[in-house]
Amino acid sequence: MATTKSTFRWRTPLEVAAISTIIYILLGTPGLPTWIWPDNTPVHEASPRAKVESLVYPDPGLQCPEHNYQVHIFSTTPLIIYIDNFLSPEEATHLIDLSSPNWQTSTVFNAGIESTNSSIRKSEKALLPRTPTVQCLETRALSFQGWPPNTAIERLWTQRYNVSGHYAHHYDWSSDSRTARRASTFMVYLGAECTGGGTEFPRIARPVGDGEGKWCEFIECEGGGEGVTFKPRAGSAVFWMNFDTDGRGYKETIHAGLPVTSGTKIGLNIWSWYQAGHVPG
Ligand SMILES: O=C(O)CCC(=O)C(=O)O
Ligand SMILES: [Fe+2]
Repeated sequence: MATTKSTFRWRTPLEVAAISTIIYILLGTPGLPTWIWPDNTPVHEASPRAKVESLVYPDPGLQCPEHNYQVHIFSTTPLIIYIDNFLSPEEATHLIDLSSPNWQTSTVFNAGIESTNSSIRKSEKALLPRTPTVQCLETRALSFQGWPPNTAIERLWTQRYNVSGHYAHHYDWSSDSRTARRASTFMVYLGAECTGGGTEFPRIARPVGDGEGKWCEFIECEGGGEGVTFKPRAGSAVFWMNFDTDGRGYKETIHAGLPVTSGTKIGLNIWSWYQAGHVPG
């Protein structure tokens, strides 16, 4: 009787483990936090695939109206800059109008899984369509940074906080990968008809000496809160670099959106994403 030789054979446990590991890595390590930090501080993360899809680069031929803002360097290491009049009132109104049909509950990522958790982040967010004004803001943000190479902008989101809305301490790093990371943040205030709602950096020292009084227009000088709290002022922005030149995340950039105690605060996130080898255009 003829027999057919079966090519099937059981794999050794070592082979099974190796194959499973490869499949797991190819699937993007589901179930594992994308990035684990030694001190377990929440990191504003998103799945790498979603991240790459959300990257944009403004049309270099775009004609944008001239706009002047005032730059105030708060710190050089890490670089933190307060930008007065980063947006005009008309631009802020346009962004708020664009947001109004799109507000949705803000989410956080934990172990790669997106969920709502109002004890960490209580607000609503809206993805902005890329109107010419929005693209001009993308352009302004890249131009402010000197058009860094291998750097694109993440699609812009606005964020609305009503009373008790807040965002607990976190890093914006998103990843500490040498090849892909959220290089910088602009926290822009579009609407600030509120009390509370400052952006607090508990590990940044308050100015001393001559600078002490000069900053009170932009930071809270009253009260004994931790570190430095930038005041929400409509049209202004706080800009900071999230990583040093070696690609190490600055621990000093941990920050929170403090609870709004009355009124409404509307913010805008502009994040610049470094992607090694990415040639924008
Ligand atoms: O609203 C704020 O002041 C901070 C918001 C923030 O940190 C964020 O959206 O990542
Ligand atoms: Fe943040």
